[in-house]
Parts: sequence; structure tokens; C-alpha cells
Amino acid sequence: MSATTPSPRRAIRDREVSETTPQAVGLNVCVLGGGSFGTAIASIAADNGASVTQWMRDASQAEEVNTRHRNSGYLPGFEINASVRATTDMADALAEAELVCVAIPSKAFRTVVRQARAHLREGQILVATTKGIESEGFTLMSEVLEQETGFTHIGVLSGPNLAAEIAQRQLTATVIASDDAYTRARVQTAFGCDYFRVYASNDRYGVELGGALKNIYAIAAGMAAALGMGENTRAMLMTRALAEMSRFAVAKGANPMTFLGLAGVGDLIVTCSSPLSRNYRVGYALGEGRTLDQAVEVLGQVAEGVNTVRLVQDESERLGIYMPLVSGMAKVLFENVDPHHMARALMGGEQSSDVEFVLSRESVQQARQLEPDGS
Ligand SMILES: NC(=O)C1=CN([C@@H]2O[C@H](COP(=O)(O)OP(=O)(O)OC[C@H]3O[C@@H](n4cnc5c(N)ncnc54)[C@H](O)[C@@H]3O)[C@@H](O)[C@H]2O)C=CC1
Ligand SMILES: O=C(CO)COP(=O)(O)O
Repeated sequence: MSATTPSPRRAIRDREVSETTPQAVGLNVCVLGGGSFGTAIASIAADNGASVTQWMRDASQAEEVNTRHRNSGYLPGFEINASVRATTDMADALAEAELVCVAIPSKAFRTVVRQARAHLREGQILVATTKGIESEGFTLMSEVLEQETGFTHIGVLSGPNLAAEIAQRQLTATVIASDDAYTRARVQTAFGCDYFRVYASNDRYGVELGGALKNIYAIAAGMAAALGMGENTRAMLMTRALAEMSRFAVAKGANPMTFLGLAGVGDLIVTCSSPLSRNYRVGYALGEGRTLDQAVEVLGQVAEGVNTVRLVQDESERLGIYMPLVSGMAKVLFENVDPHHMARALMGGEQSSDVEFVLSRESVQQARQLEPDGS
């Protein structure tokens, strides 16, 4: 970008984000993680008036955030709110924090939480933003937070939230999911502003599972795009993906209705449609004929979906859940089956019912009675 061209972020700031009152003044937020999403959410909270500290392991990156207000390794071309303070010192980062968001890839998530543990205090709010699953025990990231700390205020932030668009202050919405009302309310205060809406849910497991599962289908969508497949194909893929995700989630104890929200179908739409999604990009590279190792190496950032395919394939087999798309993706990723061949094979699969979770007559009546005017 030339010195005379305003950054996209700047343009949006001037046009749409201007004089509204920041909601989070006085709130102290710490973000653990120096990648694209950690940087994007640190900047939202700072835009919203919070005091924000971002912990990262790389000292030169922290220096760049503090002096040039940029994180060029992960969000090239975007300015970060100048008040975000970066540090490599965990104790310093957590000292004043009321709300701690953990934006570390799933493979390193537990290690970093253990590193942080000595500096955390009961009463702090811990929020997982990572859309991945730990291999041992099929553990979600908020469960790692719970296991490592035993704290009460634990939540998950998830939704259609491409970091590069947030950094441009594109109008965006997300979900804070927690069974703890205090956590939901404080996270809404920290991040809710005129370009970022934060909806609440009490289905933490469903919201978190939705974020992890959709990465699988984003890889498939990227692959389909590279193979020249059209919009009918993408619509079929996304809709059947939603059926498959919900089937799996219900078997694991989530509420299927959660998948109709931002963290389900919303996130599925964005990641299956945008080359800004790293999972989509891995799929695209595979569709172009690269190997999985090449695709991941070219990306240079985390694509959680690759590991998630493996874990969900194993878990669905263990529980006897029918997931043809996951099985197909596992064969393409790990058994070198040709993606075109796999797509054709999937077309020959069972033609089951379209919508699996149709409400009974009684449920519809009950839902009507709950509406304010009963109509
Ligand atoms: N980038 C995006 O658009 C979004 C990402 N997410 C989720 O956020 C999570 C974090 O992703 P990004 O920030 O996007 O990843 P990224 O690949 O951009 O950055 C990962 C960051 O984690 C750090 N890291 C990795 N291992 C570490 C360790 N052992 N100790 C300390 N730091 C370590 C890296 O140095 C880097 O700063 C992902 O799992 C992803 O699912 C969620 C929503 C949107
Ligand atoms: O989850 C995301 C957007 O909501 C980002 O997806 P990727 O991890 O595929 O980039």
C-alpha cells in the first residue's frame, strides 16, 4: 500500500466509526496470542475504550506493535489501535486483567494456559477464541481453561469473524457463549461497539463445536472452488455440512438450534466462501494439486481444520455417527484420494432426509406461547 493510499481500515474508520461513546472504559483486557485473531480482538477492545495488553512470545513483534502499531507478520497493511500495549512478560500482561482472551492455536493452547496459570486469579474471566480441538479426550479449548484453572467465569467467543475484516472495521457480529451470565455481560461490554456486535448464548459446547467443525467444510469448499465447481455445488456442500455438523453436535450433547446462529451457519458461510479463511486456502491449494504438507507450508499460519478432520473422523466412528463429508475429507487429506474422485463418490451416497431436526407440532405451539404477543 502506498503512503498516499489510505489503508482500508482508515477509510472505514473515517466513514463509519466515529463519535460513539466507548463502552469499555475502565475495563482491563489481556489477550494471550500475537497472531491475526489475537491482534484483531485486542484492537476492538482498545477501540472500545478498554485498557488492553497483548501477550506474545516474539519480542520483535511486540516492539513493532508498541512502536509502529502494526503486526506485519500476521495482519500486514493494517494499523492496530495505538493504545494496545504488547509484552512478552506473562506476569506483566495478566497483572491487571479482568478479562483474559486466549487466542493461541489448539496445539499450544494448554501449554500457554499452564504458563499463565501462576499469574491468574479466581474472579478473572477466561475466554477461549480458538476454533480447534485437543487430540487427547476430544477436548475443546474452554474445557482446557476449566481443567487448568477450575475458574467459574469461562466463555467462548466464536462467529463469522475473519481477522483481516475485523482489522478493517468491517461490520461484524460474534457470539459470547457461557452458562455464566456475568461472563456474557462483561464480554459484551468489552467488545460490543458500533462495528462489532456481540450476541449471547448459553450453549457453550454447541458454539465452540460449531467453530471447530466448520473448518472441515471450509477446506472442502476451497477444494471445490479450485476444481472449478459452481455455486450449486457450494450450496449443496454447505447445507449438507450443516446437517452433518448438527447431527454430530447433537450426539455430543449440543443444542441443534445453536447451529442456526452466527457460530454455526454464520461461520460456515464465511469460511466456505472467503479466501481470507486459512482453511479455505488449504483446501484450494489441495484442489490445485498440492500435497497437504505443501498446502500447509505455503499458508504459514494455523489451519485448525486439518487436525479437526482427523479427530472428528475418529470420534464419529467411535460413536457411530454418519458423516460422509468428514470421511471423504479424511480420505483426501490423509490417504491421497483424488478430490474429484471423492466428490463423485459422495454423489453416490445415501440420499437421506433433507432436514433432520423438524420440530414437532407441540414444540411449535410451545414456541408460539413464548413469543411476546403469542402470535
Ligand atoms: N484468524 C482468524 O480470522 C480467526 C482465527 N480464530 C482462531 O484463533 C486461533 C488463533 O489463531 P490466529 O491468531 O488466527 O493464528 P495465527 O496463526 O495468526 O497466530 C498464531 C499465534 O499463536 C502464537 N503461538 C503459537 N504457538 C505458541 C506458543 N507455544 N506459545 C506462544 N505463542 C504461540 C504464534 O506465535 C502466533 O502469534 C485459531 O485457532 C483460530 O481458529 C478465530 C476466529 C478468526
Ligand atoms: O474462523 C474464522 C472466521 O470466522 C477464520 O477461519 P480460518 O481459521 O480458516 O482463517
